[in-house]
Formats: sequence, C-alpha cells, structure tokens
Amino acid sequence: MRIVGLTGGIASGKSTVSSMFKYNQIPVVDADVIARDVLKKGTGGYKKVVAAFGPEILQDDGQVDRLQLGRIVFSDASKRQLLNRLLAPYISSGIFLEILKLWIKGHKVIVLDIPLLFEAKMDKWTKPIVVVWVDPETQLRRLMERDNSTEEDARNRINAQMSLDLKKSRADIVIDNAGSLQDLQERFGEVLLEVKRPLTWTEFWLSRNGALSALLGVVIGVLAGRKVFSSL
Ligand SMILES: CC(C)(COP(=O)(O)OP(=O)(O)OC[C@H]1O[C@@H](n2cnc3c(N)ncnc32)[C@H](O)[C@@H]1O)[C@@H](O)C(=O)NCCC(=O)NCCS
Ligand SMILES: Nc1ncnc2c1ncn2[C@@H]1O[C@H](COP(=O)(O)OP(=O)(O)OP(=O)(O)O)[C@@H](O)[C@H]1O
Repeated sequence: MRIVGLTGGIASGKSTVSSMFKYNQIPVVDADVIARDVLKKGTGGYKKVVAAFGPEILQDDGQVDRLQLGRIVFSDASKRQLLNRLLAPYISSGIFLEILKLWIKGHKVIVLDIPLLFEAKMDKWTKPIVVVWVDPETQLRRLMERDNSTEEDARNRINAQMSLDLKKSRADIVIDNAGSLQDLQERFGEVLLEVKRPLTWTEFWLSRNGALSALLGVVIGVLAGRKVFSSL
C-alpha cells in the first residue's frame, strides 16, 4: 500500500486538493478530522486537555470551545507544545487505525492529509510527499476570508507552523495554489498521474527506512571510495 503525504500550510488548499483525490476514488485520511474526534467530550484526549488547561476552555454544553483553545495555543508556543504532546498519541493511533481499515479493505493508494506531516515526523511513512504551496499574502487573505478571522489571529496561526517555503523544499511534488481553482484543477490532473505511478524499488526503500538508506549510502560510498583508491 502506498501512503501519499498531503501537507502544506494552514489555508494553503489541502482540503481542496483532498476533495479532488476523493472525487477520483482515492480515499483520504484527514488528520484534522481525527484531531477533532479525539477532543470530543468524554474521550481520553478531552480529559487530559481539560485537566491541563482548566474548565475555562469549555462551553456551556461541556464541549471544548475550540475558538477559545485556539486563541490560547496559537499565541503561546509552550501551551501549543503542551496541547500537541497531550493529543499526539491519540491522533497518531487514530491515523494508524484509519490506515489499517483502508489496507484491510484492499486499497492500494491512500492519501494522508495532515498539516503537521513534517513537524510530527510522519513524513518518513509517506511517499510521495505532496506540498500545497501558496505565497504568504494569498495564504493570509484566504485564511481571514475562510475563518472570518482578524489579521492578528490569522498571523498567529500561520506563524505557529513550519514555514511553507521550508515544507516546499522537502516536497517530492509541489502544487502551487496561488492561482485560480481552474489552475489548481489542471495541476491536480498531473499530480494524480504521478501519484498513481508505481514506486521504483529505490523510492520504496528511501521512503520506508531512512536509517537503511543512510547505511546504503555509506556502503555505496565506501565501495566507490575503494574503487577510486584501488585505481590510483
Ligand atoms: C487548537 C484547536 C482546538 C483549534 O481548533 P480549530 O477548530 O479552530 O482549528 P482546526 O482544528 O480546524 O485546525 C485548523 C488548522 O490549524 C492548524 N493547526 C491545528 N493544530 C495545530 C498545531 N498544534 N500547530 C500548528 N498548526 C495547527 C492546521 O493547519 C489545521 O488545519 C485544534 O486545532 C487542535 O486541537 N489542535 C491540536 C491538534 C493538532 O495538532 N491538530 C492538527 C492535526 S495533526
Ligand atoms: N485556487 C484557489 N482559489 C481561490 N480560493 C481557493 C483556492 N484554493 C483554495 N481556496 C480557498 O482557500 C481556503 C483555504 O483552502 P482549504 O480549506 O482547502 O485549506 P487547507 O490547507 O485545508 O486549510 P487548513 O490547514 O486550515 O485545513 C478555502 O476557503 C478554499 O475554498
């Protein structure tokens, strides 16, 4: 089974690209949806978060007030790290379970849509890595429009993530989404072909095992070195 990593910055267009994969019968595991589930009232994640952040993050019905919790964690890096630490085990097991279900159903290609692919170090499990990129001005504008948020809130959210240019430099495939939806649709057509292409053995191993790749690199380096030296 191939797990395609779909990532990018907040409001760069991951969900829009996800819908295109789903429309083409490729199942998508959405980390944001799983992250929402593990914070629902009564779950293990909920109890840990309420114990750490206090009842002031709750609404009258006892559910977490996501807007309020978002304001807290997106303006304070240490609180954000605390929330990430508390939820990470629940989110990763949720992702694993969803992938397992799709594997049992016999799917050969699935997409993992996850904003924090690199930050959570899950990139080693996915190949190819598709990064949806936009320029900073477009990202800010789309985020403020979509969430009806202030510029300060939007900038805080953007700054809470690894820079989009850094993510772009670590991508196998970049989707530049600064243009229109029509442009995105056209680029997606090319990406779909690339994603469905069978992996070569080298790509397969490089994606699965960084340590093995490094070892292989050393072995090849040593052998090549010997050859060079023996010919001197
Ligand atoms: C802080 C919370 C309650 C805010 O909820 P809200 O409904 O306002 O936002 P939502 O969950 O829809 O996230 C929107 C976007 O924010 C960004 N984002 C979310 N969590 C984080 C984080 N911890 N660090 C950086 N960016 C994040 C992502 O790009 C995401 O797509 C929520 O985002 C949360 O529980 N985050 C921690 C869990 C997590 O890491 N989620 C990311 C999926 S791996
Ligand atoms: N090419 C485009 N042209 C115009 N609007 C777009 C384009 N691509 C996406 N959008 C809009 O930009 C907003 C952000 O897109 P989307 O929700 O897909 O981002 P995302 O990366 O999934 O965000 P998040 O990290 O918050 O989940 C949405 O309102 C979407 O409709």
